[in-house]
Amino acid sequence: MQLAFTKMHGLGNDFVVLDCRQRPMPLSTSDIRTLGDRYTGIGFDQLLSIETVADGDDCRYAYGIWNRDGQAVGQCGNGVRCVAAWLHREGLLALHEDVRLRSPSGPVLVRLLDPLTVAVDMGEPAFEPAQVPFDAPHRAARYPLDLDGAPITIGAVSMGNPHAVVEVDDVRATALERLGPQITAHPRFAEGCNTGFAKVIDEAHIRLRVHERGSGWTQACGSGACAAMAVLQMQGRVGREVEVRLPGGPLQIAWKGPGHTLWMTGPAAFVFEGRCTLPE
Ligand SMILES: N[C@@H](CCC[C@H](N)C(=O)O)C(=O)O
Repeated sequence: MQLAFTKMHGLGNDFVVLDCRQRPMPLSTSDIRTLGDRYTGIGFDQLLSIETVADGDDCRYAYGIWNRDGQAVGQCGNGVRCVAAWLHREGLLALHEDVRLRSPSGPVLVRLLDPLTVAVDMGEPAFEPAQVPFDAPHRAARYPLDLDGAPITIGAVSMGNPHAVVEVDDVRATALERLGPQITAHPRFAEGCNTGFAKVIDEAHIRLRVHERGSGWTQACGSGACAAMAVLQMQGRVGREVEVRLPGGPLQIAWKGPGHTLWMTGPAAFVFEGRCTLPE
């Protein structure tokens, strides 16, 4: 099978983008794993498909998201900025136009500030444990989580995908290398989660590292940045406008609190156009 693709990234969170407007996404779970391998494939954190929507849909296009391990997921903050930049390059989305795109977890609104800078309305963070999903008797700002007998404190939220947020003193601490995968696969998160380790610098700045479900440690996680800001704001630790500093660079996140949607602004980048052949 011949496959044309665009390699893109958002702050180093990298993607293979497939134009699936004329045909359904052609790759199986095993194809995605093969292509996602950084040594023997193309290499990516997530695969993104750009798709048409049904007549009457109020979204202009739809996109699909798969982690490197082949699992289909609900949201990707860095990915949606790349989808918007790709649509603009194809002449399908104008600058400064508010356009809805259908993500697997529902519509998001995008606005290109310039060809490679995108503001996204990521919707309202969902804190009810059942929405995450996270096993807890009732909603709380902080939950104790048992890790092999050593309790830690987390926040839990859905941004269309599940997130745990842990406040730490040092996002580079070596202990996190072990904790990240353990929390991501913790049985209280029925679908796994993306685990963000956040250092509050001051009320307008956070440092963040994310261990992503299905992709491991990434240079940046857009939905993770939104999740960290939302959880820390609910805990009274940050204000309404926060710069989230990830290993790959900063994202601007704005949220007026419950009852409001959350906005993320950041860059998208094109890397190269490619073509590959997959064994039949
Ligand atoms: N890198 C993404 C998140 C991708 C999906 C995530 N790994 C999941 O399993 O939910 C982002 O920028 O948000």
